[in-house]
Amino acid sequence: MLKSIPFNRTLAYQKLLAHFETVQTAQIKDLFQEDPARFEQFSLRFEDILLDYSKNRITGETRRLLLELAQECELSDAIGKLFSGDKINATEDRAVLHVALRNRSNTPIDVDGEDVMPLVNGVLEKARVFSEKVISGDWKGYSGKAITDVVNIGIGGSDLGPVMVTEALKAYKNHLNLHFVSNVDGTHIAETLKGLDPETTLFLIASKTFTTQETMANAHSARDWFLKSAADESAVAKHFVALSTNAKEVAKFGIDTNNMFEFWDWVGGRYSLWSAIGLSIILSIGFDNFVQLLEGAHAMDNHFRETPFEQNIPVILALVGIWYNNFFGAESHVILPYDQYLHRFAAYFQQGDMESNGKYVSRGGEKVDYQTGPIIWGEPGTNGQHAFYQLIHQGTKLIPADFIAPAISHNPLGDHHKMLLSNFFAQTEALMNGKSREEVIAEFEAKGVSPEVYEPLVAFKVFEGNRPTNSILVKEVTPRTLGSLIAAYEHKIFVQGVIWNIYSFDQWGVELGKQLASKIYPELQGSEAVSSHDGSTNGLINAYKAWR
Ligand SMILES: O=P(O)(O)OC[C@H]1O[C@@H](O)[C@@H](O)[C@@H](O)[C@@H]1O
Repeated sequence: MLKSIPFNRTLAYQKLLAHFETVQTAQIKDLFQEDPARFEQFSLRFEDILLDYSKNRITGETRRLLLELAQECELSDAIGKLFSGDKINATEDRAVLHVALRNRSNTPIDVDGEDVMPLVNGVLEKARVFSEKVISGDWKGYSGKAITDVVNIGIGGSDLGPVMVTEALKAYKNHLNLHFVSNVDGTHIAETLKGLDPETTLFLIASKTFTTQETMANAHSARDWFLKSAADESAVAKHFVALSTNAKEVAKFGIDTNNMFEFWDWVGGRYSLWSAIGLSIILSIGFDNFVQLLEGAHAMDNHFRETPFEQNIPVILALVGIWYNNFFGAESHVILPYDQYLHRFAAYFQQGDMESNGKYVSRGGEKVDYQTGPIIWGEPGTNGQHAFYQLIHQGTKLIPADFIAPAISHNPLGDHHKMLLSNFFAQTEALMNGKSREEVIAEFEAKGVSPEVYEPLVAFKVFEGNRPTNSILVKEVTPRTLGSLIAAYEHKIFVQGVIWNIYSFDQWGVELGKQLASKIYPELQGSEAVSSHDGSTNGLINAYKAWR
């Protein structure tokens, strides 16, 4: 269990509040003038990853105090508990061991006195054998044909990770066509099944609980579609596998438990891509590449565990985030990958971060009186530049940003990558430096525009600058580097949760909507008007009934 340590009652927090008064107006560009070694002072390297956090509104003193905050919130103790299988997910009485899934050094990790590593390795081996058969074509469908298409049916953590990683590593993809169905909207499964051949399609039913409404509805529809051509229930065994913790429900659905790839309650849904939930990734890029992904994550786990906080990438990312969230009042954090393959990275960490740290109750069970998790959003660059960057540059809100880019492209087409990276470098520079009144006027004058014409326009063309950014430059998006990057963000979220004194690994906030939907569902059956809800909800339901 983690101790409850009220974040804003700590001594370090009080010191940071006082320190904030002295630095809140500091200009990042001036900090570079004052310290020619600022880049070296405020950047970190880990393997093929460079984190530059020098373009932030922080000084050496800010960092020192933030590190003090981490100490006072007993971060070292929390990290020790995470890795040793302590039940730090207290409200569900569970350990949090996604790190065991990628524990490539195989050191024993005990849960309730049992080493989980043999279980982890057993499922990995089963996935290796299965995936090799499917990829090679040895695994045959009911009519003797090899599999061509794989449909992963899952939602939330049983969808977002596999989608993000298979997209991010598309350059490593084999001949299998991957499809992902998540939404209970019938359109999603219907559109996916169009054009698929039941004889050559494999369905992965991915659900930790195997009770999630959306996934079960889509899985049943997929089976109905399949049985229309297979005509024999025994064919299901060749075309449906389950990725789950719940053997009982898997059997009830009609999937042979031999076709089940197991994981365990100590794997959180949003941290499950490393588990059997990653089977779609394995099928897409092959087992060896998946192992590379695990190796990369494991290397980052070791870095997180062993590196002094001052040089610790997840810890630094977390502390800088806290600085904006709790002292500058920033409400959101934007993730901007300059890599088309990473186009679902921000969406993935919307769940990772917001489901983990979107909590207002402290570990002590009280309502907190400070801000916790930020709103996470983002789109790939350069697309975002032509959409929402206006607000980041000239809006009234402070939006800390992570810019991510690979130095080497998998598709070195003409000058595309240089153009992409020139935008990546230019944006963080522009956000920091802005453009002064004098610079705007000088530009007008250079073009021979007269003061009567330019004067009314100057204010609109000025950029205040001083907008903070982190830059994460990686050598190339490889399975190993991606594994490290994902693990770094996971641990950043963990560190923030520890310091904000909340439980990052439960998700009670998703339950209420589910409960009410299951109450409303039967009310939608008949044609009679409903009156059991508030006026708005009754009005909406009755309008729906009149229209359908
Ligand atoms: O994997 P299953 O059990 O279907 O859950 C899918 C998703 O459900 C949601 O309600 C959340 O709880 C997520 O954390 C979870 O990833």
